[in-house]
Amino acid sequence: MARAQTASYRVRMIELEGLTKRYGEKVAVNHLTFTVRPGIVTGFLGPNGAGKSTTMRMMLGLDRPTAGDVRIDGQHYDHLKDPLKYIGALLDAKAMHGGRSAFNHLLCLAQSNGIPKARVDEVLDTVGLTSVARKKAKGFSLGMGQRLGIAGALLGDPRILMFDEPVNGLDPEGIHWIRNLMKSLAGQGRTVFVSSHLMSEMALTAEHLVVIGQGRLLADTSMADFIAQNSRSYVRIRSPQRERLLDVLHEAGITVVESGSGTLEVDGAKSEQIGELAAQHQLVLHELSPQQASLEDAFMQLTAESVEYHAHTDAPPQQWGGGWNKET
Ligand SMILES: Nc1ncnc2c1ncn2[C@@H]1O[C@H](COP(=O)(O)OP(=O)(O)OP(=O)(O)O)[C@@H](O)[C@H]1O
Repeated sequence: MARAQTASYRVRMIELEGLTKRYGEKVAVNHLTFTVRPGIVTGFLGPNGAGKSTTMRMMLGLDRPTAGDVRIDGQHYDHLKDPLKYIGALLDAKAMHGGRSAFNHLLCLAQSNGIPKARVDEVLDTVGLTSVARKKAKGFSLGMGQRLGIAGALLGDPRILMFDEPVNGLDPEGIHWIRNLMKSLAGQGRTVFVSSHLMSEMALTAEHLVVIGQGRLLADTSMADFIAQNSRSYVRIRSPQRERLLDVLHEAGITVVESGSGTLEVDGAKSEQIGELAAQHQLVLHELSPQQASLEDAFMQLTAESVEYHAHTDAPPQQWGGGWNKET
């Protein structure tokens, strides 16, 4: 009984325990422990070379961990019968047999995983490739290849989905489509784990974030907490009665930073409080705006120390292209 309860509790989860991968001297993934939960989209972020793809490959049994463990639905990937029914993944959309048609590519996958043929037409329809189903995949654009990869991930109607850079090569309509697809898959109670370099896109899609740098776990937290903890939020104020407003704020014990062009910035007080104080003292405000940092700001702040490749941002334009460095 206890065993059955434990197993059902772990259904639809991806659990990493001390997951480590070394390539010679290089530690690509360093003792990662976290759990990806169902019902939400979890974003997987990290600078270039952080170890995201290596981690995802180990989740799918494509790379063997040097140490540690990863379990899908409480089991090792290798022990899953018909794995596409448990976990569907888009890793490298180009890694398919380009000589086959989209339909035949999916049919081969279906047949080797005990999935009915009718499902192939269903997923082709879902990803919008029905009209090119008989065309060879090698003639596909990057975006069409991504859609075919996503069709493969959906084929087994799995409870867990994993996408490595799914919006790569997609146009704005395609990006919008994949965003809604991921959200609706999570809304159905599935586990959705997705990596992306597009922070603005991730901010719109993911509710929870796992962030790694140089193979190590840097954050495992909700999107809102991640931004709040790794960035500054403040209220920006402009007033034609600036000096009087400064006095009022100081009297109320509110710390104010005077920024350029007459603007004031307040940390640690809400715009409502400032607005009410101004009203009580009949002060005119021309601006009262809460400033919330973006996911990109928070990500840059958190990962600044663990970025492996970076450009000289102060290099003049004529030196661009020669400014790439690898930190030692
Ligand atoms: N087969 C391999 N042999 C040696 N080193 C490898 C191998 N695969 C990955 N690495 C190294 O492991 C580190 C992590 O690589 P990985 O591709 O997992 O990072 P990533 O976060 O997916 O990067 P990106 O965002 O650039 O795709 C890198 O330093 C990479 O050079």
